[in-house]
Amino acid sequence: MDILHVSAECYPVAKAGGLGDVVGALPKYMNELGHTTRVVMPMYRTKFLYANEWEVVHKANTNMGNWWFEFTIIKEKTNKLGFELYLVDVNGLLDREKVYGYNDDNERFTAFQICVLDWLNAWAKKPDILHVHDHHTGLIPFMVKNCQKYRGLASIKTVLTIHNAQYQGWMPWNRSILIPQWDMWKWGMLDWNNTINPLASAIKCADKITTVSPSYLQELKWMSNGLEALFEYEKGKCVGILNGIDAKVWNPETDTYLQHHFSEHDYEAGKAKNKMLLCDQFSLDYDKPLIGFIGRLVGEKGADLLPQVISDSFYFIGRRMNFLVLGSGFPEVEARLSALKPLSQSDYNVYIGYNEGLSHTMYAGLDFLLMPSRVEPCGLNQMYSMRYGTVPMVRRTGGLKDTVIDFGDVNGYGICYNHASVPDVTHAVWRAAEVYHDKEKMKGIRQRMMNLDFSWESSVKQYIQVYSSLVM
Ligand SMILES: Nc1ncnc2c1ncn2[C@@H]1O[C@H](COP(=O)(O)OP(=O)(O)O[C@H]2O[C@H](CO)[C@@H](O)[C@H](O)[C@H]2O)[C@@H](O)[C@H]1O
Repeated sequence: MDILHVSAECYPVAKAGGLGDVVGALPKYMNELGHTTRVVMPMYRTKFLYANEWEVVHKANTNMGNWWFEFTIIKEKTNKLGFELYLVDVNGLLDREKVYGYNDDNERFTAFQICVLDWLNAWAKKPDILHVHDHHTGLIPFMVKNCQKYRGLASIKTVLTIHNAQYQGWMPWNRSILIPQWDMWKWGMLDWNNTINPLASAIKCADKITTVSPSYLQELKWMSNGLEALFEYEKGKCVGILNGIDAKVWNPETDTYLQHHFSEHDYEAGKAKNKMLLCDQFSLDYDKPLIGFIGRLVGEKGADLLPQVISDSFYFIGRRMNFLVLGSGFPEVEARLSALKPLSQSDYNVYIGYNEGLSHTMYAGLDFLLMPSRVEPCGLNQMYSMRYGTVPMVRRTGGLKDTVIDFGDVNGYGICYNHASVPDVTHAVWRAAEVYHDKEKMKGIRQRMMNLDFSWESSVKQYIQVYSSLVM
């Protein structure tokens, strides 16, 4: 089968979160099964762009509303990522340093989608499947079915994967002129609550929808930022497929970001050395359990709970553990976490920002990884941490519920709690501090976790089944 993934992110080209990890891995594993999988994404000004060689494969003019512009499609010459990678260059609009966070993001991603479809119009061989990811590419299923200039693409089947339904790409109706001429009576396929809603539109128009875990699919029917009724209505074409992790990138034996490697057979010394590195760099106490958080500092991840959880843990449990936080997000949460720093007694530190290398060292060197998420469509961090022998402390929600079993249950290996609340998370911290000193128990937990299989192989087969149900 011939599949084209259209995405705003793809690791290692550009990554802001888990979407990048998934789009960087899934196509590679699909190709290993004999399919032809390509990725197209915007051309941002990233390190990867400057470090690799590119060839121009298409150049044309197009328009978005009454703005005419030139775009170029470039292809990475060597297919070094395990798939053909194409970037869309629109001068001044897409070629920025960050993936998101600009006032004109709606225009940027609409232009990106128009360029992709214009380019496909010109291709001799069309893909069997257009696989779009999240709201940034959510107008594509509508456009291939309803825009006059894309009539030739209407028979291509579309699949939407929802990594995060919180963000939907809302646009006021006066922006409808940005979409190439379309059949006006189909306006209902763009609309949700009197705005253009690209995610809702993709849910209505895509031939199949996948969510990144089975539990998240169920949760969306009662908690999806306003789309609950739509998920209930469209449930017949939805499937929950748990993400895998790229076991070639996330392998503690070969991880290029790690100074000290280890395996599931021999992890104690390796993990200890990585912990020592973190303790030296962040002035922490090696003898205490090291509990970390890695991620976007936003409400979905429960990051706003961290300052109070850390203070309460020290107050009620005692200064028996270290905390290390890596992340960026809401300025208020960043400020509160930074304000705790001067109160540290060599047991707390925070790194505000994005740092891929540090995240790998943390997965390897932490004893526990805290994930008090309010919403977690799948969550990759808990799977990375388990592969690296770090015990996940997760709220039972979405993909966290599907991947972590509490160590108190049969064959369990994590610490689980029901509520994203300060008392529940603080109680989990207490359990971590207690179990840490039970060396035999910790050993059993680590061995069980590190031998779990979260590789992409089985998930990829489920995606192929979804495609096959559409094209065969
Ligand atoms: N400051 C920082 N420095 C370095 N690395 C950082 C970082 N902040 C985050 N990361 C990294 O970004 C990734 C985040 O993965 P998540 O699964 O938590 O993603 P996210 O919520 O963005 O994605 C959404 O999509 C993914 C993929 O489908 C779902 O798993 C998830 O539940 C859903 O919310 C991990 O690789 C993590 O290490």
